[in-house]
Amino acid sequence: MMLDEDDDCPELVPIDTQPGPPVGQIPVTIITGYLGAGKTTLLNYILTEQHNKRIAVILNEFGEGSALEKSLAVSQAGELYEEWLELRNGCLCCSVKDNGLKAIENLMEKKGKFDYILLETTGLADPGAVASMFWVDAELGSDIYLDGIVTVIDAKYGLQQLAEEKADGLVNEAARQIAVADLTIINKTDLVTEEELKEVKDTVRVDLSEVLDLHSFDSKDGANLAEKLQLVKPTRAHLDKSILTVTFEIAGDLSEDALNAFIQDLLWEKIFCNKDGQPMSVIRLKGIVSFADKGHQVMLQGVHELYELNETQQLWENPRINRLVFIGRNLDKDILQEKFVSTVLLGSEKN
Ligand SMILES: Nc1nc2c(ncn2[C@@H]2O[C@H](COP(=O)(O)OP(=O)(O)OP(=O)(O)O)[C@@H](O)[C@H]2O)c(=O)[nH]1
Ligand SMILES: [Zn+2]
Repeated sequence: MMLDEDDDCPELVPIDTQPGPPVGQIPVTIITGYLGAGKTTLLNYILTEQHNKRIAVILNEFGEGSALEKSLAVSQAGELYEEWLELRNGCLCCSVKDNGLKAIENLMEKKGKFDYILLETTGLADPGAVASMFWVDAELGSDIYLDGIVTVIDAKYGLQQLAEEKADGLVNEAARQIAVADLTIINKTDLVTEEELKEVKDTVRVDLSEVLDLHSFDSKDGANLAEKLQLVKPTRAHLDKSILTVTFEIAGDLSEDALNAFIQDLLWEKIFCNKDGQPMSVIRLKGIVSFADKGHQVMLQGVHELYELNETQQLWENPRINRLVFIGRNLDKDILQEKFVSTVLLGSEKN
């Protein structure tokens, strides 16, 4: 992981102009970035480094993935997650304004105050909309203030995501996430050459300075933040509805070879089609899977055509239930699940 510190915004700073955080207020850091960029990895890193603070983590996962994401993150960070608050009500940008802050405040009433809140947005979120909620509420005397927006950029796929054309009226989420960032982190530098990395850096800088001209709003005081958010406020729909989430749960053990073949057919060969004959295209893949010869749960992680299977620390309890999440275009749950059950699942436990 590599910090790419923009010249004028070298670090996360409270938006308040007074030195130090506002007394009695709890900072929120929004962690954003496209699907699979490495947000949860960063979160786990922060939590692992951080030992004596009560940190609340809020996940806003796209679709039904949050339970899985939560278990993935917990298994990695162990005891460090003090509290969880899941906002399952669809898109955080749309739902948090009404119930998000209230939910946080209710949680604090019950559990006492947190020292810090980390909020991971979905890979398809417009963080500006999420951030503006905290800004608005600050005026209303909330306990919570926005400390900063951190955007994680995938060094390998970031450019591709930025270049993607969107249908009419849709914003490019990846560009918006970079535009509102106080700090951008270029991640997965191990997967690219120095040249490719330079291209990513240059593009990200261009995005900041030319496309949205955010340098005119560099000052960190609240008013300018408001202007900045105003500037990037979405005028129309902000979620790309062509991206679908499919999840399923299936009990039993899997064949490791067959699972690899299934994933490679899906991610590399792209041989699966939906009912309209359009090829399924997976951007993000996650799962917890069971192999007969392994007592521990195995985690599946995929981003575009890269994937990995890693044994976790988590021991299985019976029944072993495989959980899979697919995010992408032209996905069809019935077809994926049928294919999975008929080719990957072992023995008689098919359901
Ligand atoms: N090679 C490499 N892989 C990384 C790095 N950081 C994260 N990954 C991998 O990228 C995948 C996605 O990481 P996550 O942290 O789950 O990404 P995310 O942004 O939280 O994903 P979503 O919440 O699904 O959008 C995982 O397989 C990680 O192991 C890195 O620096 N290098
Ligand atoms: Zn995540």
